[in-house]
Amino acid sequence: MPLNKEIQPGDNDELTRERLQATFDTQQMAAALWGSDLARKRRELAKKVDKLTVLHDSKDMSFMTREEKLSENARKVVQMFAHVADIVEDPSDDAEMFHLSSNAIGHEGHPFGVHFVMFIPALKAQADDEQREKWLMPALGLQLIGTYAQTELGHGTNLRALETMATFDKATDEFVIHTPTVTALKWWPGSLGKSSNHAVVSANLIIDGKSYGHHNFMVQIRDENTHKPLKGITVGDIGPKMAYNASDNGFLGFDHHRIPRRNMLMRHAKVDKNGVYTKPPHAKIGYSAMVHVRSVMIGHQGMFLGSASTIAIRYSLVRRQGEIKEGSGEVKILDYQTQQHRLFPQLARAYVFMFAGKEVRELYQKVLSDMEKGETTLLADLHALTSGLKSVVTHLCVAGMEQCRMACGGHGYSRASGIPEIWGVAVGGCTYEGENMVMLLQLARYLMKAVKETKKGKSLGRLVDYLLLPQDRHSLIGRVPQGEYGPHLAAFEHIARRQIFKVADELTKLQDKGMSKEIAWQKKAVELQRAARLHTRFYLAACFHRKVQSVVDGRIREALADLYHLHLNYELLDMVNYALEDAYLKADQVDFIREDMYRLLETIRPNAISLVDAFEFSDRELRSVLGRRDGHVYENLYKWAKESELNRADVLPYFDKYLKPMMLAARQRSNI
Ligand SMILES: CCCCCCCCCCCC(=O)SCCNC(=O)CCNC(=O)[C@H](O)C(C)(C)COP(=O)(O)OP(=O)(O)OC[C@H]1O[C@@H](n2cnc3c(N)ncnc32)[C@H](O)[C@@H]1OP(=O)(O)O
Ligand SMILES: Cc1cc2nc3c(=O)[nH]c(=O)nc-3n(C[C@H](O)[C@H](O)[C@H](O)COP(=O)(O)OP(=O)(O)OC[C@H]3O[C@@H](n4cnc5c(N)ncnc54)[C@H](O)[C@@H]3O)c2cc1C
Repeated sequence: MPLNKEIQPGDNDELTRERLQATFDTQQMAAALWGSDLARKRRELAKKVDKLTVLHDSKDMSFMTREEKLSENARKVVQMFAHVADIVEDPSDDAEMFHLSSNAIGHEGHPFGVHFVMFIPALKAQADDEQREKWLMPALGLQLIGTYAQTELGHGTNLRALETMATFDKATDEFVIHTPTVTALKWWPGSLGKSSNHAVVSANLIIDGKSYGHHNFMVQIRDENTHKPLKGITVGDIGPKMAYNASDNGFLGFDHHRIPRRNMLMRHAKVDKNGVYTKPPHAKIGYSAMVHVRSVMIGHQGMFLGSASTIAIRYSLVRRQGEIKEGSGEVKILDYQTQQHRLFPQLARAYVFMFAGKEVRELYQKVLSDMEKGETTLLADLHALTSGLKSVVTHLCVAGMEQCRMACGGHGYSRASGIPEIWGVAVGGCTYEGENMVMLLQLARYLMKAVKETKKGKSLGRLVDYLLLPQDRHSLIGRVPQGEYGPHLAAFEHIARRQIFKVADELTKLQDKGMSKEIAWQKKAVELQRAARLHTRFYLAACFHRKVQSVVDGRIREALADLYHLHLNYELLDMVNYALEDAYLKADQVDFIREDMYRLLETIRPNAISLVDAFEFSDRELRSVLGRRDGHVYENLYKWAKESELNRADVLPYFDKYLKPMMLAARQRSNI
């Protein structure tokens, strides 16, 4: 019985031979990646979608206009919900629903893109019981389509500078929502441009001339039947983007638009009919929908990188180019060490990002249930963790996906590879839900507070306990790790701790010289974001370690450990300058790390296809000719190219209109 369960009759022989080399059972590895229950559900779900032709793409999205894409995905999303009860076991399970959406719709967006990911989480966390009854139930039942309208044309990061106003009118018991300037137009919200009829809108709460900062309000923006914008509302699409073009990100303006007082989300902050304001239990509780998405993004980004790795690794086992030994025939490009070095570290990252995604979701769920009871102690930890992970993971994902694209040579540049679209969607994650640099500085703020606590002999939280440990001066990394990678993980810890204390000391020195806290922060901002990155990379390595330790099956643990050890070596080399600066690592230790990394590339090579098969991404969700499970790449690339709209006729009108007259004229001139 082959251990790789992806083998099927009619597959490309190259891939079958590769799959037979697996040292582990791919379905068991899938269970380690997703959890056994979800892995099973994912397999069953993909089979059901395969049978339901109404959920299939009517043609390749690459050949569609934006309007066609929007219409096609609206059609499929409606069909998806119509059949949801037959396809998924638990429609309230985000992971199952995401898998369904990936299979049926893809990642380019659809009319409910923000509805489930932000609108509903905002209602769950911020609407009181009566408001939940009024909006959450209809939203879950798809009676309305919602979006989350926070960012404005002039401001996205600095939420305190948002200009949209919600002025309380005591006489009518209403808020007047108004866009005072062009820069106050809401700009970017997904599915706002053409699809949504409701929005959670962030606006400055003003009572009796006093501003209480921005709060969230439920605003109906379009008529539920005609879908026309309501009076006093201007709304539209912001135009094409790098990718994600089946999403109608939009603009929105209000001209003294009136909503009832009870449309302010009042689970935490409240305004009564006399205009008396009640503060929320935590100043940032209104930011919870953002924290939700940041927590979900980590695993999703891991899946994006996993998809790109799957495409590039499968293709690298089909593609032959050049000889290693003259006369012995062309080799599979994955046999080149440079190709392995390009791809396997991305695969390892995809694995650890998915593991980290699971951990962070568990913390999010805990914080959410605490918040229900008015308990907010862990909110700061969650904010710090998600801010760092969101930034580091998106950054490494897009860098890794670009390696995957380049590793596919020319065909990687074609949209047939599927990588450009996944990359374009993933790269948006560096910006949305908080621009990466800004979020790293949020984590840095937390780390600087942690240093202060450490100096008092206390820990700010579990995630920064390691700051209390003594610093080792020298690494114990040796020539042959022999399964003992403790010193490697200790090096991550050392590098993070040293940078965090170093920048904290530098800040203190500047302030001791009389510099203000804010200016000192600016002088050290680059070093601060470095500290945040290094802390997060240590967290990720430690998360990988926890995962490997938790696996019971020996074969799975061994294959995962190879990836983990590669990750340790590769990432350490990527940030080795920090360890050389203080002579924590010596030059010969760096060589040991390199040698071990090259050894691991060879160890992983025979398992490469099975490690990507274990993601169990279906062909339908990969939408990639290069990444096809059966490996039949070339004939399908040719078939795909023939679908190009440019091939609808041998001669297109522009030839007769422009090129032919020009050439004729040139010929006539040359005959004169
Ligand atoms: C799904 C995939 C598919 C994806 C499908 C695609 C869907 C795409 C959806 C994208 C949707 C969006 O982008 S929606 C829009 C997202 N927008 C953003 O993310 C905006 C980013 N900006 C922010 O979040 C904020 O402005 C900050 C955090 C940067 C700064 O806020 P601030 O209010 O000025 O606060 P600041 O002075 O810096 O900090 C004061 C104190 O508050 C704390 N603090 C700040 N935020 C939080 C928080 N959330 N929770 C706890 N605490 C917090 C700080 O640590 C600090 O603590 P102490 O140090 O005082 O203790
Ligand atoms: C695909 C996509 C989908 C989106 N969906 C939504 C949505 O559904 N709803 C919604 O409300 N918004 C949405 N947004 C908007 C998004 O949340 C913002 O674009 C994002 O928060 C960044 O804000 P900004 O555009 O103002 O960037 P800016 O803040 O203008 O960033 C520009 C540069 O300035 C730097 N910078 C800014 N402030 C600081 C600082 N304090 N310190 C150091 N550097 C700083 C940044 O690091 C960056 O380099 C979406 C955006 C995208 C790309």
